[in-house]
Amino acid sequence: MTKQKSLDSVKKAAQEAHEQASVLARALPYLRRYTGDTIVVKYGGHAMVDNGLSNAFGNDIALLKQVGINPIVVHGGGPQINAVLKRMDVETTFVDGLRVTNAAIIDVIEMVLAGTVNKQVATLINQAGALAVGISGKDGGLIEAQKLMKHVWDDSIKRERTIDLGLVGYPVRIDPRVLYALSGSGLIPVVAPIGMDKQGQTYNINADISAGAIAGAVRASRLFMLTDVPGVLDADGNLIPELTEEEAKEAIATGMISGGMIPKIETCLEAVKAGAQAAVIMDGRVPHACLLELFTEGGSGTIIRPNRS
Ligand SMILES: Nc1ncnc2c1ncn2[C@@H]1O[C@H](COP(=O)(O)OP(=O)(O)O)[C@@H](O)[C@H]1O
Ligand SMILES: CC(=O)N[C@@H](CCC(=O)OP(=O)(O)O)C(=O)O
Repeated sequence: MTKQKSLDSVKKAAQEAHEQASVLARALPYLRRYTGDTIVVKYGGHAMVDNGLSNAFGNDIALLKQVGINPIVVHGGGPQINAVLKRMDVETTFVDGLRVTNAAIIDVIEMVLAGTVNKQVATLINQAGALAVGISGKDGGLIEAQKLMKHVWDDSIKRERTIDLGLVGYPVRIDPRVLYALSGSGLIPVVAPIGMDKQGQTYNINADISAGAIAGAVRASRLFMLTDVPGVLDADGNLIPELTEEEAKEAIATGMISGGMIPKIETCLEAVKAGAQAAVIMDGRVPHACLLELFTEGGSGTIIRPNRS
């Protein structure tokens, strides 16, 4: 390594340490509010690959554990599955954001999510000095799933049609004991969104839906959805800092909220109904988004609560 190169890397490390220290200094007054709480963080496949911020993500999760909060990470991996299927020359299709999953590709999906991606995310956190353990929804009976039948509106016949998505499931029961066992032993659970039914059939489950069900079951104080927009935006593109259930439903009805944001918000509302205190949709492209949300007065993103406090 040349002298200049090593000086640059020292400067970079100093800059990173300075950033972390300044985030921490701002955080201190808020720490007590969340000590001992559980926070579920959904880390999407796009957030992992798009912005090169994965080290910051690992550092943030490790830091939360170090200050006495119990993070549970649920990750996606849609783009990573796409890349592997492409290399295998296998076409893949989606209906309303859900991947049609036939028996021929479920093994590949499980290998990518519960194998490669799960271990990558756990490694990011481990490299930041914490101890993460990668599991899938099959481990410890965490996610019991059932086959999902998708109902979509068909304009040509002017009525709803049921589409069979193959081995796509949804969580019918969460058994959080494995999460408590890990968290209680100082470890950080990292969950791949794969579930199983009572007969042992494996299902591919959308990561947002898995994170929402887990957040509700463990009565998380926050569910963080890291995505690629600053939060929920109004018709002029301004961030809406807070949404209640009623306001969210109205915004969906008027079309202000559309596309992938609809299932995300529906998942947040279900998590809040099931027992999570609040859900926050935030920008995973922003460094330290989770820390900013927890440890600053203004927070980041859009917070979704059952009622305005
Ligand atoms: N009102 C809105 N505010 C913000 N994003 C919205 C809104 N309505 C629709 N969207 C869309 O929702 C997308 C986020 O959903 P999605 O693409 O499924 O996220 P992810 O891949 O992170 O799960 C945004 O990129 C945006 O295109
Ligand atoms: C049923 C279904 O669509 N499952 C998703 C699971 C991964 C996921 O949700 O990943 P992201 O969060 O990165 O989109 C899939 O196969 O892509």
